[in-house]
Amino acid sequence: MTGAPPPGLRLNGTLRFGAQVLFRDLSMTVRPGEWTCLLGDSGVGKSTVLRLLAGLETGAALEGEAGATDGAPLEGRIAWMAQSDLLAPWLDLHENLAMGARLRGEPPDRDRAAELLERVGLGPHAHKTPHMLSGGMRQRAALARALIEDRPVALLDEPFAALDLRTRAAMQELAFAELAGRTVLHVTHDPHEAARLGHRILVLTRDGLVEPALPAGLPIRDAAGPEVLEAQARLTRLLLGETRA
Ligand SMILES: Nc1ncnc2c1ncn2[C@@H]1O[C@H](COP(=O)(O)OP(=O)(O)OP(=O)(O)O)[C@@H](O)[C@H]1O
Repeated sequence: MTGAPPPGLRLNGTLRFGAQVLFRDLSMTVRPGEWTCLLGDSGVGKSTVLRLLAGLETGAALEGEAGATDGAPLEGRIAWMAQSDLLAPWLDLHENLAMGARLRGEPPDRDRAAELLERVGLGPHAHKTPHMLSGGMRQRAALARALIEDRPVALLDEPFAALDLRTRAAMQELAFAELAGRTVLHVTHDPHEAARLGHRILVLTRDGLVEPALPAGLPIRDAAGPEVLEAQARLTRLLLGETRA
């Protein structure tokens, strides 16, 4: 990453879909250069938060503000990975990774695309189109496409959800290394993943944000270590509504 330090993120306010209030007086900050995991029940509004921060259409009305803490627009500073892979079905993986540069009128970095496809385990599949791949392979291609953008902010919506346990651990390690020093907001349903990756863990509830205690040690933490497994258990109880943060 070159240039200015990554910005933090903030989202303050009340969000409505028509007459329905999705959240009221939410106050959320994401610290610059950290990996923040966002957990919460399905439908509570996690993807909407990411879309608001990315400046994407949500169909909702925000009475408040969403953006970077340095006050500058986030446009052009975000790598975005949606829940669905959003790969272009008519392009092979290599061309899918080149697409961002092409849309900006820049020459694609073919060596970097090849390197990233190799690192996500798709080197031998670089010239296949998405329909020839499994869901987990497409998700890894989407991760490579987010990483090639080389942006100071990454918004990741369940980026590892389709992966088996071993591949998931490896992709967590790859993404954590590639995005080191950047501002990452990562939506996940997996308490183990949050315990492993988070410099900070936030839980979005109908009543606002909860910030549970972190496991000991700095991320990325040992996937099978006691700190992660204990934090996974605590977070699981919290998400089941059995405890408070
Ligand atoms: N355009 C829209 N119009 C009305 N309601 C919407 C719209 N988009 C989303 N919602 C509602 O807003 C709520 C939050 O949706 P969102 O996708 O942000 O949830 P989520 O926490 O990311 O869920 P999941 O974990 O299932 O992905 C849901 O109840 C959804 O039905």
